[in-house]
Amino acid sequence: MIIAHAIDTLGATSPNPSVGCALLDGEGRILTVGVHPKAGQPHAEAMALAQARDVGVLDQVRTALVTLEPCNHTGRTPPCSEALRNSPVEHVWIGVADPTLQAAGGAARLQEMPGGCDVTFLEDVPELADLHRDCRALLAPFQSRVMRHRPWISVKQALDHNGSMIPPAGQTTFTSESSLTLAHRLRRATDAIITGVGTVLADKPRFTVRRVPDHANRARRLLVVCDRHGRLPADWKAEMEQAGFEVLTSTDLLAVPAMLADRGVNWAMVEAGPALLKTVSNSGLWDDWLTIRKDGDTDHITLQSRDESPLRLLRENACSLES
Ligand SMILES: NC(=O)C1=CN([C@@H]2O[C@H](COP(=O)(O)OP(=O)(O)OC[C@H]3O[C@@H](n4cnc5c(N)ncnc54)[C@H](OP(=O)(O)O)[C@@H]3O)[C@@H](O)[C@H]2O)C=CC1
Ligand SMILES: Nc1c(N[C@@H]2O[C@H](COP(=O)(O)O)[C@@H](O)[C@H]2O)[nH]c(=O)[nH]c1=O
Repeated sequence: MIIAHAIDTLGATSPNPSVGCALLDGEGRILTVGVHPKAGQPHAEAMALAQARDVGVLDQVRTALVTLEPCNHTGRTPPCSEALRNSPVEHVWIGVADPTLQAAGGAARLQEMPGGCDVTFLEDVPELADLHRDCRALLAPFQSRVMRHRPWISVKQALDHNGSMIPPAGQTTFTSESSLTLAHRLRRATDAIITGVGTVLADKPRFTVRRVPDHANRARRLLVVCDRHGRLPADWKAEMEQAGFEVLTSTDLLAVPAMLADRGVNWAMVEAGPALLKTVSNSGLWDDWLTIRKDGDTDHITLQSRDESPLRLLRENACSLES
């Protein structure tokens, strides 16, 4: 449940991570779940504590489960380690240690006496291995940007029954309704789309989130078009900007990840044709790769992943706003 809530915020929180916090009573019952909705707004722990206060259950809270180590610094909001220390929480379960120097140290601060809490990292609890894996997958986009200075990069590739990526004449897509919904869920969760000028010229794609509701509070979405010879049509670019995209062009795909990291992009997806995908594949410039192969009326979906994959989380958890 904590993961399902936090997944909904992927695509809205960058440059911050998506984080969830559940507060439980002494019997292990969930009282409230908070998420960090957007950079500059309260963190998940503060949201969960505020909810508990609002509904009058704060005095019953004993345990906090957080997907990421509570922050220990005053950034745009006060330290969450202090907020938890100043609450009735006695035990804090932590999904993943904070990978940033500036925010780390929350676990140590929580344990500090007097008035400290017990702290357990999920990696030390074999029975919670699945939850630990989900917390790592949830953090993977942020972790990628801060540790490698490049976003997590997901490729989505649709193939017809002959293995061709080219849609029938007059169409831009050919996969099933449920595969298209997954594709739009991925668009919703990512901060940027990388495409090739060949796709733009052939399809005039919209690249919008339509099959699931987009974030109401989304920052400007980035669209990078790989185009080495200035073939991007100016009228299409203007239409995309009108639709809320910031459109950038690049003559060097290999320079795109660092450029996106500079702009605070945690997670980018590639929606491009066979020419660009060949370079993406040859250069190893991807972290997970979703292949949707049409076979009659059904699609076979495979996911290749280098590490704990946030795309796996999206496949396994429908957006809670989906009808
Ligand atoms: N089934 C699916 O999942 C998808 C299918 N498609 C289909 O693919 C077709 C288009 O494919 P394609 O023509 O291959 O188009 P691409 O989207 O792969 O774009 C190709 C262009 O990308 C640019 N490019 C390639 N490598 C680099 C690089 N290293 N750095 C910078 N730019 C680079 C080149 O631009 P330049 O010419 O300037 O050198 C090239 O012409 C369409 O029919 C479309 O419908 C598209 C997306 C997804
Ligand atoms: N053909 C194909 C895809 N292709 C991608 O979707 C783009 C069209 O997006 P839009 O204009 O927003 O509907 C197209 O240009 C290409 O990038 N995607 C899929 O999920 N399944 C498919 O079968």
